[in-house]
Amino acid sequence: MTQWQPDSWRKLPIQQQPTYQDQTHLKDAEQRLAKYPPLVFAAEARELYRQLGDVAEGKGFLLQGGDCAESFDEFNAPKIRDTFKVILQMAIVLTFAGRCPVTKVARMAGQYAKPRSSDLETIDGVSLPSYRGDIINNFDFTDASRQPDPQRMIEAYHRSAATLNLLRAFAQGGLADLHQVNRWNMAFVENNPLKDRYQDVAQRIQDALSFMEVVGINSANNSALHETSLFTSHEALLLNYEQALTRNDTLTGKWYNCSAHMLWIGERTRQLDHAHVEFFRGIHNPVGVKVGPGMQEDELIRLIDALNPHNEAGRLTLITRMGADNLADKLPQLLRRVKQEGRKVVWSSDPMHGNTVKASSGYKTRNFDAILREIQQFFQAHKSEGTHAGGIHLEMTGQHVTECTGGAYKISEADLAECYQTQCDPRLNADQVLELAFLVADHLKA
Ligand SMILES: O=C[C@H](O)[C@H](O)COP(=O)(O)O
Ligand SMILES: C=C(OP(=O)(O)O)C(=O)O
Repeated sequence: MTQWQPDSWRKLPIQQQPTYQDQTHLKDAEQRLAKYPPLVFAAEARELYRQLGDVAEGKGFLLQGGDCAESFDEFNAPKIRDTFKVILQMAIVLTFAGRCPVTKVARMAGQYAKPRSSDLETIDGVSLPSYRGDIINNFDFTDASRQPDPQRMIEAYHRSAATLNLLRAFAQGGLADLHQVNRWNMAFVENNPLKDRYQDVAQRIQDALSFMEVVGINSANNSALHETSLFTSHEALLLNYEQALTRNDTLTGKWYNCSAHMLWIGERTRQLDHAHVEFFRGIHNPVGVKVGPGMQEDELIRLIDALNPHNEAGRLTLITRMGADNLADKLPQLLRRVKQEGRKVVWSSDPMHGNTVKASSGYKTRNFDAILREIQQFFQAHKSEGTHAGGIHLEMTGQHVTECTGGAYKISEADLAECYQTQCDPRLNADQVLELAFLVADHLKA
């Protein structure tokens, strides 16, 4: 194996990258980014590593979620706030039910690059380069918009910085107060058609908080009740950007990708001898890798060893995205083998990417029941194999969009057009995602 450098990935084959026409402009953008301040501090990434180490050992749960693709146009405070709120609402339910700490990781402040099934998109006989996320090109279906533009990396950096700034302010500045968070949950339950099913948990959380108040533990004297920590993550797909944000930590002398606390490799770019695995093996952040239904046991062990050669708990999260119809058939053998080989990983379930279908109207969608079924099977497989179902990874938003069908409000295929806003894949809306949290809570309790 050659010596790792932040740019050693450049010598290897790479998938899912844009072709920039203007190489001078690209170099210039990379050089500018490399001089900008890091977005996160390496010590924060180490704290997440530590927390994920606990999750790998069965002493915690990982909740990871946010937009499929963040959007430059939809970049505003209410949107950031609403996603922040639902992540916290979910976390309080899961913490209470599972009686274990929940580590919260947002798909935010950098989730701007998308792998695509096809290089071209064709509409009415016209073919243009596919939209690959706002860090690369523009969603509008015109030739000019779809050309990759390196300046977008600079814009993504600034938007990520502003998003992160607001998330930190919310987390430390009072919006994370547990009393407030559960009041939001009570309101959600009150208005939900399945109220009776969820009321009990929300009421019991309320009672626990009231009891603490009576015995003198309150937001004024206990920071745990009114502050939280929320980490950031994204798919590190565009390596030109990721390399520019990779810095040598002065405290430890190790390399960290300071574009986010946690980064993951997608299902389409996890080839062992390709650029993404090479880049990831040298950074010291906690990292994830998507695991689809085609993953073979031996291949998985080799991938684990490439990404986590010292077998450290917390370094590697395997994010399975099998599809509800495949999971029971594919996952148990992987769990068994990884356990047999003594590899320390966090197992997390992405129930979104294996369950995408096209509605007759042409919209890409996912059905709530299929999503729930994949999560249920994920828990079941771990129970049977004696391993820890360590987390969930969701494409979701705090907005009231209509992109996934089903849920208590019974969104139908005909409803999709009402508020379909995603730039790429369909997300669970605020109600659906909370409903899912209450249902997952039942499994955690068990
Ligand atoms: O989010 C994941 C991928 O980018 C997405 O599923 C690809 O979608 P496509 O099949 O429409 O390209
Ligand atoms: C592209 C994604 O997923 P996958 O790599 O699993 O398809 C994603 O999570 O945005």
